[in-house]
Amino acid sequence: MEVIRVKNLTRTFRQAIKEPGIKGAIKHLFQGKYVDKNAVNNISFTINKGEAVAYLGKNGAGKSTTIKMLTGILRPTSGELLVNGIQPHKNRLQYTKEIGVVFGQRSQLWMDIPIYESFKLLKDIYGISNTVFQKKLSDFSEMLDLNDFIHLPARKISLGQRMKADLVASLLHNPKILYLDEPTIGLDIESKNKIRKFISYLKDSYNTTILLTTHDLADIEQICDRLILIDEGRILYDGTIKLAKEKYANLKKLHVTIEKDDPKLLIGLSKINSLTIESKMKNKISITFNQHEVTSGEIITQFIKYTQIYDISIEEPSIENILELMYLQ
Ligand SMILES: Nc1ncnc2c1ncn2[C@@H]1O[C@H](COP(=O)(O)OP(=O)(O)OP(=O)(O)O)[C@@H](O)[C@H]1O
Repeated sequence: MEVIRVKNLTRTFRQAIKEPGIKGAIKHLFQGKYVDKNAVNNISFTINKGEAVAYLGKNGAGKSTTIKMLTGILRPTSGELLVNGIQPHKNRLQYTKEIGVVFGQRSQLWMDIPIYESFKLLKDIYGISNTVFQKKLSDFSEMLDLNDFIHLPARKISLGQRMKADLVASLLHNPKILYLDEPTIGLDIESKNKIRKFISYLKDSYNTTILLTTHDLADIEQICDRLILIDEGRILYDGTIKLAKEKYANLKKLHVTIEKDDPKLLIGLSKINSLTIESKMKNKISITFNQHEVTSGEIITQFIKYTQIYDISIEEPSIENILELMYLQ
């Protein structure tokens, strides 16, 4: 079932063109020049209930602008935007009941009151019943170690705890859709893993629809099934991570430890199509090859003609490699 529909969505910002220095700033005051910049440029996609989608792009690609339009903070310049049948910027009161939002760089908690009191305020704002409120807290408590910090004010807790508290705050009213803008930014490995596990749990147990922006690519593999890649406001790729790997990740790496070095082996390997010897140190050889042109089996056969193999490992292309290739296309 479709929950988010974006069609030919565009958001333009008017940006000042200033010459450098104080002189330029003064000149701009009297004869200001402006240019229209399409931060989001005619994009279209749909997202179904329960999908977890990574919305990726370089700095300035247009991710936050899209999220701000989806959450109703920004009005689109043109195009259509419907979430659960609602136009976010037009029906904001009704819409906020449907969604949860976490901006990694900003908190929705009250800084000077205990986290628990912030939760209670949100309970009143959203009109959440006692039963639902208590159930949510007990559901999330263990996974997010809530008891460690729930009675402390937000300004006294760590960044990781703050992110956990913000996640809970965004979920108390049981939203069907969760927007996460860099939910693991600045966190240590342990906190990142806890947050990733928790988001996956929401997807699996509550069937929450998730749209996530991140620069930490490990978030994607652990949480998302699909990725949308944007660049300069336009969509470069929209599809599953699996398909992206099949389509873009042709190069695999093979690390082999052999019994003895044999010049004939290197000559044999160099004759294999698409194979490059990346490094060779004593009895360790690393090579890359195009998996559509040659199989790892064929390469291994070449090795065992000349020597014994002690150890072998195959490195799959990382999401980073894939994104780099997508930008080049
Ligand atoms: N309020 C604004 N006024 C003018 N230009 C803006 C405004 N907000 C964003 N932009 C411009 O729109 C473009 C897209 O910005 P956006 O913040 O959406 O990028 P992003 O993909 O979220 O980047 P990042 O990863 O750095 O957060 C940038 O060129 C930015 O300068």
